[in-house]
Amino acid sequence: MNGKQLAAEKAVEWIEDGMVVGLGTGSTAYWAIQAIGRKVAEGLSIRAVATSIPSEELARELNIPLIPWSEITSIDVTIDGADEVDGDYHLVKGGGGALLREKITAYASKCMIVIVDENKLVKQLGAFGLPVEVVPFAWEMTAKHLEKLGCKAIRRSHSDGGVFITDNGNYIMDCHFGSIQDAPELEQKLQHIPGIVEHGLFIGLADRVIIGYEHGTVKVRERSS
Ligand SMILES: O=C[C@H](O)[C@H](O)[C@H](O)COP(=O)(O)O
Repeated sequence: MNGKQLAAEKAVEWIEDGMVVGLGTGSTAYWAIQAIGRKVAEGLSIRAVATSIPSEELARELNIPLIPWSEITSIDVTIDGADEVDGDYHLVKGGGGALLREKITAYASKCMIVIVDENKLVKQLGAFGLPVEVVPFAWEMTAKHLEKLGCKAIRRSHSDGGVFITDNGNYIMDCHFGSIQDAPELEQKLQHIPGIVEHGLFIGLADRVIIGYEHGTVKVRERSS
C-alpha cells in the first residue's frame, strides 16, 4: 500500500452505520471511496454526498448510496485529500479543481478528516499554487486584483491548451505566492475580491489529519478545538 492508500484505509475506521458521509476528490480520496465501497458491500449502511462529478460517478459504480443535499442538514464525517497541510491544520486544496464543492461539504461536516501522504506536509503553505475559483465574467480583472495580493495568477488549462472549467462552470486561477506568511489574513483578503467564488485555503475546517508514510506507518493528528 502506498502512503495515500494507508491514510485512506485508516480514515474509514471513523465511519459508522447510519452516518451521512462526505466523499472527497482526488487520488487520495479515491482510495477512501474504494474502501467505503468495500464496507458498503460488506453491509455498512451509510448515505453519502460527493464533492465532484468524478467522485459521484465512482460512488455510483461502487453502489454507495448517494442522497440529494436537500435531504440532509449536516454531514457526520467527510474524508478528503489536500495539496498542502501545515502544522496549524490549515490546508491548500483545489489541485483537482473541486475546492468549491469540497468547502461546502467541509463546512457542513461535524468532522473533516484530511488524508495525505507525507509529501503534503509543509512548514508554510504556498509552494503549491493556491487554486481560486472565479466566475468567467471579467476574470482578467479578478486576476489583477489577485496579483495585488502578491502572487502570479495563472488561469488553469488542460494539457491540450483548452481552458479548465470546474464542475460549476467557472475558471480556476492558480495563484503562485511562493510562501504564504499569514494564511488566515490572506483568507480574509480573498473574501473581499468580487469575482471570486471560493478559494482553496481551508482554515479551521480540518479536525483530523491522517498521514500515510511510504515505509508503511500511519500517523493521526487531532486538532484540539
Ligand atoms: O480539487 C481537488 C482536491 O482539493 C484534492 O483533494 C487535492 O487536490 C488533493 O488531491 P490528491 O489527493 O490527488 O493529491
